[in-house]
Amino acid sequence: MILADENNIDDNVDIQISECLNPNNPKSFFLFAGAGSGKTRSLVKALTEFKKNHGNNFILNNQKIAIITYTNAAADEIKQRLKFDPIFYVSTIHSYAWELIQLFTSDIKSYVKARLLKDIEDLELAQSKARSLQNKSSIDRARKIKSKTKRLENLPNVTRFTYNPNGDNFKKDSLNHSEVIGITADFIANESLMQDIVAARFPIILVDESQDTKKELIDALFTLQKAKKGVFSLGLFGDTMQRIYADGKPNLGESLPSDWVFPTKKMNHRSNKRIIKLINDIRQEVDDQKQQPRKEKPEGIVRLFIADRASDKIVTENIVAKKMFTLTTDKSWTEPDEVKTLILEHHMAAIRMGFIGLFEPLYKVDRLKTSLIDGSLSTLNLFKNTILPLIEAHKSGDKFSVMRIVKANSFLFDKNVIVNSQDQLKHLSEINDNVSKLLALWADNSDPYLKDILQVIFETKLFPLPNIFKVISSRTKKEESAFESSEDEEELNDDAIDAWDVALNAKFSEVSKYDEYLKEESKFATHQGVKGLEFPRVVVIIDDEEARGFMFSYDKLFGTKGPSASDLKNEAEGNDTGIDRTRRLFYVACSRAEEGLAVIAYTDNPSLIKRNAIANGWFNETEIEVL
Ligand SMILES: Nc1ncnc2c1ncn2[C@@H]1O[C@H](COP(=O)(O)OP(=O)(O)OP(=O)(O)O)[C@@H](O)[C@H]1O
Repeated sequence: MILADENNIDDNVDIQISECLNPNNPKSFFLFAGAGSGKTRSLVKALTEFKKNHGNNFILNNQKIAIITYTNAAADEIKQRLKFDPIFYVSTIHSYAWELIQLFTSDIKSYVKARLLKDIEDLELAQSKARSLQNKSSIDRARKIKSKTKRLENLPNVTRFTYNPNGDNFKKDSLNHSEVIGITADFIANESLMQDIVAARFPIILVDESQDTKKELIDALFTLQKAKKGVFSLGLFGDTMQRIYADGKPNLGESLPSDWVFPTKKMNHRSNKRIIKLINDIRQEVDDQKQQPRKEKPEGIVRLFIADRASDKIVTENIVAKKMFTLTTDKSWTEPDEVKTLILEHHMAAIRMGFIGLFEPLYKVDRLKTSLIDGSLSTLNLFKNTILPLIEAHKSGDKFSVMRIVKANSFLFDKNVIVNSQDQLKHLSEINDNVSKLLALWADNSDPYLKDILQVIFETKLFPLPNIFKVISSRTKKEESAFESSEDEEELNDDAIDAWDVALNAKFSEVSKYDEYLKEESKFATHQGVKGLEFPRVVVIIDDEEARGFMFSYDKLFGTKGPSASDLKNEAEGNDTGIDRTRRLFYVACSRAEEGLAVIAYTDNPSLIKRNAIANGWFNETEIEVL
């Protein structure tokens, strides 16, 4: 029989938090606890309790509790768990920051103006010292000076700033992400009026994943808390061991005032016993937090598979799935939808899922990255949001939907175009011919190239083309000048044209695979992207070479590569090193597993990885297999 209290030793934490959230005697708190300890659950529980006790007063006073999450997905999850109650304002940090500042146009203007003047001054100083004005950095600098000056000149014309927290902000009157965070932090930290407004509207602010929340904003919230102690409470949830982004505040929680409450948790409710032992062992170099499993949890399984760097990844990963099935007798290990495979970088999923031809060239362009990853890249929308559903409808023989999609997206169906056409019947029959021409590209199960699809659309004018595609399709001077006068900065970027020139050589099937990846229907996710989530079966892929990143190095963590000079310098100065960062990322990735975990390490030195994994105490010999 399971003793109820063995699993519930942390329940007092929920009571402590509820006591802090008392509007008559607000206290601030810092709940830092390991993976799977139920922080999110405690957050929801405390808020539900709050609603019961103080909800009506909050409604009467038009006040809300702000809950800041790291991702939109986490915000949606918490909103749902709080039953969409309007006294809770649940959002990401960017949306919340924008909510606070968006009406302060003239203050934002002054801030942006001061920043632009300073940036231009710095750039001009650097330019005056440049040895040549013809090298790449000088040319880039000149371009930056020009664009910042243009923005400065345009500032007086801005009547209201715009900002999209979930995308790229290219318009003349837009603010970018770091500006919105910087402005909000500055206003909260330095403007007493802003402090009054925030504390009156949101007497409680709770921050989930606070170890990764932008440090300037966390610092501003600390200032606010100090200034408004008697009427405001700040609650931080998080885990220092799960800090994986560079902009989080290091050593968060150290030297906080003594009137803060510091609840702690010992349990891990998520994972089976062996997985908890592994994450405790990974953690032990950093702090002495050791979690304990729930009593009823089975042992579970962890395995380290070591494969040669040059081996075929897809074949290797299939072999591992079969081996895990044999070891556990759990058939789900061989079913793609039942296993979450964690890769380091999105392109590793693109390779495995077969959309690298489309993805890679676009991902190389810095300013396209965010929108490519979140699916909002406007140029790609033509293929993803119009052609993809069109072809899916066509393939399933749904003629009605085909015409509906064409009607909804084509200018040719515009009322004025039809009314103004000399012969309306002829016009409609031409549209039909054009649609047939497009669909013919998929005849006999063909998989056309994106550039061929584009060409048909360009010739038939079936769908409006983003300027960048007009340029590529026509390549005439006339079109290029139309393009140059475009206001859309994404499209003003030459790099983007070059990238699309390459990406258009991909086949259309890549668009549907990319779409599948975006919809999270895929079995892949990144080590970073799964923060806060959990899955029964997890495969963690480790391959620095394929990841091509510089922030993390599993080779260093596993000791097959020595620390760099800057690692040694950082270590000597007590700063974060690449190894520290990677250890934390490894902790996040491994701690997502509930029942079983397979780590696959691709390496040039299998025996050294094996030796070090045993020496670290992470895996024992019987849990490691060199493939
Ligand atoms: N007191 C509890 N009793 C039973 N199950 C719990 C309890 N607390 C949490 N859980 C379960 O444990 C899992 C992990 O909880 P939760 O996601 O809240 O942890 P977390 O601390 O936010 O994790 P992480 O830091 O890894 O994101 C969830 O499935 C949750 O339902």
